[in-house]
Amino acid sequence: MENTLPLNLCRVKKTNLIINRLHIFTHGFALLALIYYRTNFLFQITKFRDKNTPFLPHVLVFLSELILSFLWLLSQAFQWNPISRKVFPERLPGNDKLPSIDVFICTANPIKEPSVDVMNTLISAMALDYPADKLHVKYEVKTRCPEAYFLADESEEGNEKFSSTEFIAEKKKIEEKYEEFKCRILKIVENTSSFTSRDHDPLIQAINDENCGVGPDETEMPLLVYVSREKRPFHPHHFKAGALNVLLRVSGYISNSPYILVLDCDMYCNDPTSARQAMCFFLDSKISPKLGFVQFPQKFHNISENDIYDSQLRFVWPKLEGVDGLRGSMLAGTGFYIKREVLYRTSDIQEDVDLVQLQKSFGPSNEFIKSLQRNYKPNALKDKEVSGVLLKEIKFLASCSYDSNTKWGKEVGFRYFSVVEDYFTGLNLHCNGWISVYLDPARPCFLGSATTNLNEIFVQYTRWVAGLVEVAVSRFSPLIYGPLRMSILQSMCYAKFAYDSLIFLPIYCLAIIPQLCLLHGIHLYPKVSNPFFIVFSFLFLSSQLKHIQEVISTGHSIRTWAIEQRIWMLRSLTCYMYGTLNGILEIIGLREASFLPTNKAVNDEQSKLYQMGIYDFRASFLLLAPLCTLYILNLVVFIIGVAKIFHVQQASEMFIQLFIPLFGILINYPLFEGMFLRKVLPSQRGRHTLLSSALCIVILSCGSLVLIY
Ligand SMILES: O=c1ccn([C@@H]2O[C@H](COP(=O)(O)OP(=O)(O)O[C@H]3O[C@H](CO)[C@@H](O)[C@H](O)[C@H]3O)[C@@H](O)[C@H]2O)c(=O)[nH]1
Ligand SMILES: [Mn+2]
Repeated sequence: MENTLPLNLCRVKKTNLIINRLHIFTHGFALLALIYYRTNFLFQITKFRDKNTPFLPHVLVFLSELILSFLWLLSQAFQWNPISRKVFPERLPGNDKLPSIDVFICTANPIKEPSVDVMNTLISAMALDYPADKLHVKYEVKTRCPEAYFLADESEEGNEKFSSTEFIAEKKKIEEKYEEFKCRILKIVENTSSFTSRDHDPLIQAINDENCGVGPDETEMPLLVYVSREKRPFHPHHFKAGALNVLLRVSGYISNSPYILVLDCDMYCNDPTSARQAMCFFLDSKISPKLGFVQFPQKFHNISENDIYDSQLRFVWPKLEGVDGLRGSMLAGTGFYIKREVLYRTSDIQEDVDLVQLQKSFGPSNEFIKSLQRNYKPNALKDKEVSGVLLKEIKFLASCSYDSNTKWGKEVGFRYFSVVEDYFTGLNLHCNGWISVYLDPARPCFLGSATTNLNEIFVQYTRWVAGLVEVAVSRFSPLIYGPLRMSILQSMCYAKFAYDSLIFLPIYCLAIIPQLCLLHGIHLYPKVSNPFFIVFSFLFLSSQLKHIQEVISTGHSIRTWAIEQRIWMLRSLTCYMYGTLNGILEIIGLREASFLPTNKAVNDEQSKLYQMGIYDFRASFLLLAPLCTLYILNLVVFIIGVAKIFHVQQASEMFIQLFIPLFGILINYPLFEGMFLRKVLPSQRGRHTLLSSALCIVILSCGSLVLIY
């Protein structure tokens, strides 16, 4: 009898759906009321030429509210149809029926990305349980990344096998070998000075060819090929997308598996069954053949209990799950299985197309073009040996000029247009009609290392924002390019990421304008007895409660809410602003796009502080200046404001304007501690606090001039 049990299930999260839609309608209605109130008010002051009410602050605050409303509206697309998925890998057909998979791991910089860690990622990928007979692993150990495995206590899994003396002895033996292996790698890295050189020939090496294709005790090992592409100083290498495209070509020629797993070098496989889980979608005949990729969330192994910098990016992953309820998750750069043909657009190629045409798209290698044919059987490495001819072809495919004047990076492979190649490639794939799936199993399939210090977070986030801004203002703007090619809701999701950086405008505005007005006795919000006061209070409460609901429903506590609010403000004031600036400079050609990899080398002192939940403000002044300046400004204004109110009794008119600085001060309390109270980590503190106070005085005096209008 044919097996009719489903390979996967998709469930609508009903409670979330009801809560989300209720929120959309009530909050949306309140926003309309706010817009009515503001337009009406502005209309009144223009009509009656009210000289006592300044125009500018009202307009600025209104514009801020409009931007916030616009972004809120975009983000509701993620909330529209929340779903979750489940897979049943045990129902997959036998191993002989499973398609093969190529695994790509990128690494760029051996100082920031220590080779030992890359090896860990690599070993964990080679130990994937796919198909089981490819790698025989005793004891069903789940954690197959050596570093994580030796750190963790497998006996915690409650399995007697793990406490047997035989197992422990074996584990110890392997651990010793692993330590030896680590030392050897460190030595090699030390002795190789030209590792990061930007000027070198391609280098290809099949690590386990005929001599070492079989491991000790006759275990067959997956084929492992090391590819270092050619790099030249004045030749654009297109960062990670460029690296992935070289791997696509080389693997197409050598093994040509129909599926590909992409991993960052800092992300190891935590569950060896991920490939089987992904196959539950690809091999499901009920799912459209347009299924292009299966994305797993990025989870991290180095997140502390409090996660004071929101390094886990909790708010991102529910978004990917949300858009999965529309037509599929976005691409997140790592931890995804993708069909090879998706990246080639081969289905668009006509049967009778001639070779010259194909070369224009795919580059000059005829051997590679042969691999595009459906029935192509790669004969390279059939006898697991790298012959001279073969090597020559691979080097050609890995040369730096191979993809010039072809469609690589534009319509073929990972796209080059933006440094957020994952987001941009995903956008293109969805616009080409592919769909995708998001799977978030209880045991994370992949674990990466998160950035856990302020400077790193700043650099990383600013890079993302710059990349997104480039897309936002280009012809690929999801609001224009999207709706013609995919659904409106899906376009809104992509647009939310692209335009999110706009948030820095309203945040700056709301951290300065109401405060200055408070000092000058100008009231910008309805007083407590005005019915519209309820509208403003409702909007604030509704957005905070929704945030709290999301935090709690993803298994976190109220403290996570406070931290996320804090870090969100911090990112808005710095990363979003600098990122937007960088993006714009790149577009007008005053700055070159760059992809500075994050630093994965562990700094013991910093990571200890993070684990203890202590903010480390030893970051660049560029990052701290906006935060400190605005904190001091809000603090000063709040104190003066309270004193003034008792004096002139304006409490009712000024309630909201007092509340805004108060909220900012409380949420960002650690900044206060860092500037004024803390005894440890004082480096540079005095200088930064002083400079920020000076900046604050400048804002206060210039602001007063502006307010006259
Ligand atoms: O010129 C480069 C720069 C980076 N990388 C590799 O790209 C990966 C990601 O780099 P990382 O420094 O870890 O950046 P993150 O900001 O942490 O990466 C996130 O953001 C990237 C850009 O959006 C995505 O590609 C990643 O998958 C996603 O994890 C690493 O394996 C790097 O070795 C390259 O291959 N070439
Ligand atoms: Mn990373």
